[in-house]
Amino acid sequence: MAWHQLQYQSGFGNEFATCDPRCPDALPKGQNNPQKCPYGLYAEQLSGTAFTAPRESNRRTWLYRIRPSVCHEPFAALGQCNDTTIRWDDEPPNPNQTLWRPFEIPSGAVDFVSGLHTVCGAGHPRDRCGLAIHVYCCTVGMADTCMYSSDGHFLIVPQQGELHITTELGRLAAKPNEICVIPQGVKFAVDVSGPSRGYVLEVYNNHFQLPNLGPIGANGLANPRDFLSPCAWFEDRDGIEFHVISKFQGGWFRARQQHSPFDVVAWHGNLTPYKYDLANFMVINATAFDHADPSIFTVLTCPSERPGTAIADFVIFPPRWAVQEHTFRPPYYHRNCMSEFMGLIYGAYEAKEDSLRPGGATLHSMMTPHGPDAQCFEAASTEPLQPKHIAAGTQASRTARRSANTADRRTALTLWLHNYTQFARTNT
Ligand SMILES: O=C(O)Cc1cc(O)ccc1O
Ligand SMILES: [Fe+2]
Repeated sequence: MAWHQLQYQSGFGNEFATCDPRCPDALPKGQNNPQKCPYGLYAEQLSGTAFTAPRESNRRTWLYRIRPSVCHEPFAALGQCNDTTIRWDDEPPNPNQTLWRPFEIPSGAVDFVSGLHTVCGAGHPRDRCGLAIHVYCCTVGMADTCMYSSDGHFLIVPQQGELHITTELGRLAAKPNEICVIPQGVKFAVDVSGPSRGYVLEVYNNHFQLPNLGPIGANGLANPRDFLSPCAWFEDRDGIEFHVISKFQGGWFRARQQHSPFDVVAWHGNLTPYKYDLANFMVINATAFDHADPSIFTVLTCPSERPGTAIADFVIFPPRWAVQEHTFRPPYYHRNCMSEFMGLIYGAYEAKEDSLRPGGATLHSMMTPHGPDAQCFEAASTEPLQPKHIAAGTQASRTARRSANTADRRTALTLWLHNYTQFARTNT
């Protein structure tokens, strides 16, 4: 089936059950480990939480596959196969505001793994605590190669180019303005059809969750049914040389095997990759006065043990109307105990119209003062306060010159708030 016709299963964290229609009834009935599985498949559990994690947070999936995952040659270190790191102490701390110009997409053949490049991060996968922010810049697909991260969950934000992602649990297409999450351990291969770029947030502690809604009520922000998981899909390819790449404690390792790992014919469970279209975000915001904190735009959060304090929040600045009266509407000047990393998908960001570019990034580390640039401050302090549509590319002073297009549901900006002392690579 063509990538644009893929079918998905809807719902965040649901218990799904799916079977490739080419092998009906491949999913065992009434039990997980029959003495003999249908079609002679192998049963394999993928655990995403401790066996004993509370029921409401327990995540696992049962895979029914042509060959068990253990059939591979030993892993060997790959050396420096890309520009990722977890050695945060290699650069001296820098409390300054940091801005990266758009990360350059190479002209030669570079795939998703070799095009990964760490921008900042903190903590260590060994402690199961911390995060890393990477950028990917790639031009070609991963031919007969897949990867998985033993370290954390990958939240992938395409900025340029649609990604065709084959996973053990099926296939997902993710274009700019969509995001996808690949859980720790799930093997995946990324195919692209041209120069492609985006951001990756890798979290070591915990699964991503939907934020609690409190007084907002039972609906709003990112609605659970808009999260889409793949349907089972397999290929039966044997006698080939396939490479499985593992990111393990920040290092990269490779094992050969003679078959495709995308041989899962059926699966059931609640540990799955998923995607989400940011255009579906139901925006809640201030409608009388004052500027609401940007946490109101949280799509997903990775909670820490401390109530209300995330390891990382994934936040967007969605298209919306600004209607507040007697209010300075752009972001206020502030200092924050959380660090703020931003990527720009489309258009411009009102607080930094002339410096932050799509495919670039900013980092405002904990307690580093920041806020709107002088031009934004001047305009927003004096402009008549009409209702104004804020969309990617129609912001701030540009609004007057462009007509507001409310049908444009592209999200300009992503913000990752994280509760860490972090390191930023300014030499990249
Ligand atoms: O710094 C930024 O641009 C992000 C941000 C936006 C906002 O509306 C309020 C606080 C904040 O940190
Ligand atoms: Fe900020």
